[in-house]
Amino acid sequence: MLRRVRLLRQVRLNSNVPGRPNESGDLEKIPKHSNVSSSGSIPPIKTSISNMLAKKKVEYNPEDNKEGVTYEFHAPQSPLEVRSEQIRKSHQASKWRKMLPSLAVGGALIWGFYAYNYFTADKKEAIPDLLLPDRFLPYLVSFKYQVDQDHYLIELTRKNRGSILAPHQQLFDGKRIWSVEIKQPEINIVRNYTPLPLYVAGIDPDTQEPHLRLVTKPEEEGKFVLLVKRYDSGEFSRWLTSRKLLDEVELRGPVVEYKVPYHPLDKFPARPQLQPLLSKIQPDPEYPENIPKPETWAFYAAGTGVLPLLQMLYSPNPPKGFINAYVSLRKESNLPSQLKTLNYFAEKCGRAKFTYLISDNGDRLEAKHVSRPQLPNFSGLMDVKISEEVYRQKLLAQKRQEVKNQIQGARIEERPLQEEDVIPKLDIRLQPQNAFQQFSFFRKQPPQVYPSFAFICGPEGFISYVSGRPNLNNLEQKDTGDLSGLLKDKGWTLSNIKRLI
Ligand SMILES: Cc1cc2nc3c(=O)[nH]c(=O)nc-3n(C[C@H](O)[C@H](O)[C@H](O)COP(=O)(O)OP(=O)(O)OC[C@H]3O[C@@H](n4cnc5c(N)ncnc54)[C@H](O)[C@@H]3O)c2cc1C
Repeated sequence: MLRRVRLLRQVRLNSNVPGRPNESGDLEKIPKHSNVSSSGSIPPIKTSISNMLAKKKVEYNPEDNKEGVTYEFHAPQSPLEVRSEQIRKSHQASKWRKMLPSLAVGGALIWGFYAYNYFTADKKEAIPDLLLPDRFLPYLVSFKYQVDQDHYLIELTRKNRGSILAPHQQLFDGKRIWSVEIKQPEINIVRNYTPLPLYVAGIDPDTQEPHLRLVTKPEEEGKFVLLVKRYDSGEFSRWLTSRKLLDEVELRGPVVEYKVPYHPLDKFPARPQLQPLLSKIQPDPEYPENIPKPETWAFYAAGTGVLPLLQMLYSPNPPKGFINAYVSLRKESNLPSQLKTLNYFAEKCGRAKFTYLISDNGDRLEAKHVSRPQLPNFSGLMDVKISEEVYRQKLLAQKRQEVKNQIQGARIEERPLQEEDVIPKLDIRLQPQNAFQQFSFFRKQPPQVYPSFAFICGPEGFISYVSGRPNLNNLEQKDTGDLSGLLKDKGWTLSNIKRLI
């Protein structure tokens, strides 16, 4: 129908039939200056122009498509949709570019935080070492206990120990005697103190006395205990003993005072460390008989001078030999009872013998306490050879005795039954469960040998009385002071003593 009307109009336009201008709305839009002839007839309009004129000049909007016209292809988008699509695409494309400012701000903040920490943090706290010989490191007073009138137990803990602890660091080793230097920052002086491999595991609620435990595991390192004597006229000891809980002190070390010389037994398993319970101390390993025996030492100490000996005895890898210790104290109370208990354990395992000489009771170290020296069991390779030869001779003698017994066997069988024949023999597989059993039932007696080396440690007056005045006034810091006193009288020489000052 619509097509027919259009065709008709087209026919009329193409023929020169004058049409009525008001009949069609389109024709009304012909401009006034159009070429209208004076006769009033309208000149014919080209088809293309009339088509253009006939076209509705309204923008197409799919929303207006109420008739539900469908398209073979997607319907064209509305301008609004086109714009929002453009915006969406531009958003997608610049996602990372959009995040860039936030990332830059975040990065700058993190950098700022680390830079601030780096420049403001105490560099010493970042050092992962427990001790350094050439640099003071911070420690905290983690416990303080007054033992008697002028003695204090002070536990020191490496600052930030939890975060810096390196498990491979082992400060304590019975093969050396060492001390730490503590700094008094106000007057800039240092003093040496002898750390003990102990830490405070708890506190008695009634007496406030600490329960001391031995440092036996790597994770317990970074803590140790000092026993400090306070001198009324001593600037440093007064300062140190007046430190409060969590006060910071600066330490340097370890300062090695003495290193135990090599012994062939060093190649064999270490002697087990002491334990807080006697029954827990492991028995000594069995050392081969053809190796020179470990050394026996004498230790003459006064006051806190006993601490180097205790450090060695309580450490892992304690000396394998036997130590005869003479400890001069002003009062019984000068040495905390828990240290005496550990010393008792060492005695019960056959590692040491302690003789306490209390001056308030009238005791004093005398010539009768000092034995004469003997040659060391090991002083060089020749000793190993001699020891092997001695062992060979011993085995030979045992064999000879066995053969002799076999020859005389008949006569032995005839003898009446003895008591030891009736008592059943111990199962040879029966091994001691701890060092105490090993020493009490298998060895019984400490070695009845003279010491081959002597240590002297204490105040100057004491050292002079026992062994003469030390002299370290030389480049090598070698003690060249003449030997005198009790040791000289018993035949000791400078080569087999060590004065710890
Ligand atoms: C290697 C080493 C390890 C040491 N370990 C310890 C330790 O573990 N515990 C400890 O308390 N001390 C220890 N000392 C001693 C310590 O270093 C100080 O010398 C002591 O604390 C006194 O220092 P001060 O500044 O308080 O006294 P100072 O001002 O040096 O002396 C004050 C007065 O005390 C007297 N005096 C100083 N030292 C002694 C002494 N040892 N015996 C007797 N009288 C003395 C002096 O003659 C003086 O009259 C050790 C010393 C050395 C060298």
